[in-house]
Amino acid sequence: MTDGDRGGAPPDGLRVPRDEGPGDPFDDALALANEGRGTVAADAGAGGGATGGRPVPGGEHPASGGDRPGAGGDRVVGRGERAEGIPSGADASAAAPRRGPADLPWHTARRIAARAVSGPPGPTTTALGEALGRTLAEPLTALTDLPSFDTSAMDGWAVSGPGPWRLDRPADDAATGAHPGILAGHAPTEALLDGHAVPIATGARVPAGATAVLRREHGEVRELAGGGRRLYAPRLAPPGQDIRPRGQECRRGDQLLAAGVLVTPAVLGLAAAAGYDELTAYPRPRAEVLVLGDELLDSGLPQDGRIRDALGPMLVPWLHALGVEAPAPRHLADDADTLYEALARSTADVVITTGGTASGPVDHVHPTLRRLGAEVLVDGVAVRPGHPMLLARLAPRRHLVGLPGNPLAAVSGLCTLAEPLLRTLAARRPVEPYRAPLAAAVHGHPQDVRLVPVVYRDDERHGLTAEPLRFHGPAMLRGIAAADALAVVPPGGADPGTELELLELPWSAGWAPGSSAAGPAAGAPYGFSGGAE
Ligand SMILES: Nc1nc2c(c(=O)[nH]1)N[C@H]1C(S)=C(S)[C@@H](COP(=O)(O)OP(=O)(O)OC[C@H]3O[C@@H](n4cnc5c(N)ncnc54)[C@H](O)[C@@H]3O)O[C@H]1N2
Ligand code: MOO
Repeated sequence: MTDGDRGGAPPDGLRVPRDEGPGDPFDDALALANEGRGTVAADAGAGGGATGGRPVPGGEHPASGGDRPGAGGDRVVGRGERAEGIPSGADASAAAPRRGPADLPWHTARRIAARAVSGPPGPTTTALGEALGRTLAEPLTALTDLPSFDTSAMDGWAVSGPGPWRLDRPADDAATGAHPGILAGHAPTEALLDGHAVPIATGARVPAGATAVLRREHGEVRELAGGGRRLYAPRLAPPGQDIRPRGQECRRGDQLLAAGVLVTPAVLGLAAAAGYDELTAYPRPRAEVLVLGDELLDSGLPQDGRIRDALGPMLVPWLHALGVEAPAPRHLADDADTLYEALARSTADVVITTGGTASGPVDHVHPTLRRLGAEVLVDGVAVRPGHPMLLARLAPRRHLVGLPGNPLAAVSGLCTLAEPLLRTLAARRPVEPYRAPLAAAVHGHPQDVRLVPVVYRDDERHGLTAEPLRFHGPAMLRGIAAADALAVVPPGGADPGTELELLELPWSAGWAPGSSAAGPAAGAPYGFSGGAE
């Protein structure tokens, strides 16, 4: 199935229940996405666009069956969009405010985002250091035995047979006058004779004939009257003691890690140890952040009704933490043509816009998507904050995630739509939902999921719990900045002790930082130097 296939409109007349059944296929989810509020572009244009196929302020939405042309593959547009030809902003007063019940269920929206692309682009082979944060496209197979030779695990003496031992001096030490013995990195030495010992360092090759390594602190060297030295041990040195035999960890050709594993710092270390100079992995997705809003300042204190841009400084490093390449954010004026140009020219896999998703006079995202002929996959999600978030396909493998301007609403959109899409693009496995009981009650929205910042607490009486934080309003970042995770609070709220799904934040979850290749300096927004909130 191609990406284009996946994005087509649902078969005509398909109706799916709102709750999530097991195995709910993508098409069903997409049908749900468009049920009752999507209409095709041509239809919207002909019908005036103001109300066709989208919810109206009173809460009802027009019946979806009658006004929808039947052919599958029609481009679906979301509610609140204007028909082609109507200037952006011209019908702002008639634009429908966002309403909860028509929004997609939160889990469904995440699934649509995850499946908006069929998979990652083809893998590439890069130098080891460039692979951090990428996903292995091939199994990591040992290119050598590990260890690749019998290795001393301790500083001391390699001994042969039961003691006491006559102490040898390795041939290559003779010239130096020092007696360090066999050091790590040395070429093989001559075989050790039965009843002999030779000094050896941790990591050095154990000579042929050695039966054990005796730790330095366990042996005593005595000078013999007739010259020479003898090594005594108060205890036995059983065969194999403190020798790491060749191939103990793996044999050449053993599979060390499966394809699909995230390249973490530890994976880089293992790959290097196993002989790799390069790794074949899926490329990092490339994102571009467009910050919309004439009211935004990129430095200094808020003044004259203008406020600091909180999203540019937050989103780019957040994307880096998700293993995504993203240059410094671009700040665009509230102008429809500017946004159109930026979207039309962008070559990023995912363009992330902030602001302009609602129905205000300068909210240009929806009209611009229509102008571009984009296919809207998600247009509003039943989640608070952030419900006006959207996902659109600009081209078969290029998408736009529209984040609402309120900063915590933007975080919600990032976690709900951008993260699953980027995860698929990066070939990262979905994370198993993590759950913990709530330490305190959380109020719920009547219909929508709420995402509430929480910190983990661990005490003897309650074990690990998630404690909800204050300052979780849509415009506030004070809670999320202190949080370990976002709790997924079901409609109606949750009592203390209720186990809730938790979305871990990329710096507290298993995401590897992905910024090294992108260059943190390049992504440093505006030379950002401190928090304004
Ligand atoms: N008539 C209605 N109005 C609004 C509705 C609605 O249902 N009906 N929904 C509200 C909700 S919920 C949200 S969220 C916002 C979404 O608005 P936009 O995505 O269009 O964003 P803006 O209007 O541009 O900005 C909203 C708010 O956020 C501030 N903002 C924007 N960008 C930034 C930034 N980079 N850093 C900090 N703050 C930012 C902006 O100044 C506004 O205060 O719509 C509601 N309206
Ligand atoms: O999405 Mo809005 O208020 O829920 O921030």
